Amino acid sequence: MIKPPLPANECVRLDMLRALKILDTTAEERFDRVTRLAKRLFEVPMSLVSLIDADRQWFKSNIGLKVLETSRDISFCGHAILGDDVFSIRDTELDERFFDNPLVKNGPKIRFYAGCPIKAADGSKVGTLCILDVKPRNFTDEDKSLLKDLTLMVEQEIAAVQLATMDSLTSISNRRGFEALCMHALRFCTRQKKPATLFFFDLTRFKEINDRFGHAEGDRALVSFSELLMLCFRETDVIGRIGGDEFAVLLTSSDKEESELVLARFSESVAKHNESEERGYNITYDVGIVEYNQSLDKNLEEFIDKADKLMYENKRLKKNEL
Ligand SMILES: Nc1nc2c(ncn2[C@@H]2O[C@H](COP(=O)(O)OP(=O)(O)OP(=O)(O)O)[C@@H](O)[C@H]2O)c(=O)[nH]1
Repeated sequence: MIKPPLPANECVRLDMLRALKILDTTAEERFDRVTRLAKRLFEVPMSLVSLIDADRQWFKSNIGLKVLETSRDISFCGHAILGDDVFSIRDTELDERFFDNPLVKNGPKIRFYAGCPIKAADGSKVGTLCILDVKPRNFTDEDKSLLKDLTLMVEQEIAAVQLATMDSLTSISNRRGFEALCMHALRFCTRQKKPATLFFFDLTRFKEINDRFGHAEGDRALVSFSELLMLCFRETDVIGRIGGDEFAVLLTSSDKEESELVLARFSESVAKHNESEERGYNITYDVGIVEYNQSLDKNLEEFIDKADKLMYENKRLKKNEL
């Protein structure tokens, strides 16, 4: 068996895949529709939307295969993302890269594979739409074109979600994306009986930055703030731009005490940023912190609103002190 080598742009590719925030999400009809279609059109028992993560391939849509993921080392799709065209193996038993692959030797005993790379907006190949069979088969040029067309449908679905849930200025989730990810994360915390804490940030006197230094500089401050959030919080925390100069972070598996330590670290990073940048103004913020209470916080909007109100109260107290 030959393990798939890493593509030259592996780091960028992984960043892009993670930015899509699609890994480990629930199955969705819009992707299952495409795999169902592929299965029917090609008359194969298995079809997948497979995403190639650092060490595994994870199936966003899975028709006919019993597992949710496999290691990347034994994946066919890891090979398929190396090229631009459809990658197909007529008979795996006759191919030196795959004849002794556990997916060939043991269940599901794959004999035929065809996978078309799925490209994200920047061209990174994040995974494949693939079809599999338990008997060898020929894959014609016409078949290739059809698989490419179906892959385009998957790419369009991925792009549509990104547009609808991503803030175009900062490239982090917008309110809609944030809420969708929060629901997912809170369900996980409830199931695992883990705490979760919400931070609601609002930049202080942000309007002044716009007024004194121009809108472009205001934009730059918003981007810097989002970058600082991304840097200080964990990859598993949910980060979003909720409105103009409002940001929110949901910390999963952290109670209020731990969260305050994270906030102290964040505050240091912002102070360092202000010192090093010397842009004629400082980025400052007010924040409201609320711990999730699964019996009280039934409604996500109200939970976010609670943190917003607390932030506003802190802002008011600070203003009164001045
Ligand atoms: N540059 C820029 N400004 C924006 C954007 N979206 C909203 N704003 C501005 O952000 C400002 C938000 O101001 P507020 O939060 O109301 O007030 P503030 O000046 O931050 O004052 P306090 O919140 O009371 O500390 C408004 O002037 C908006 O015009 C954006 O995408 N880019």
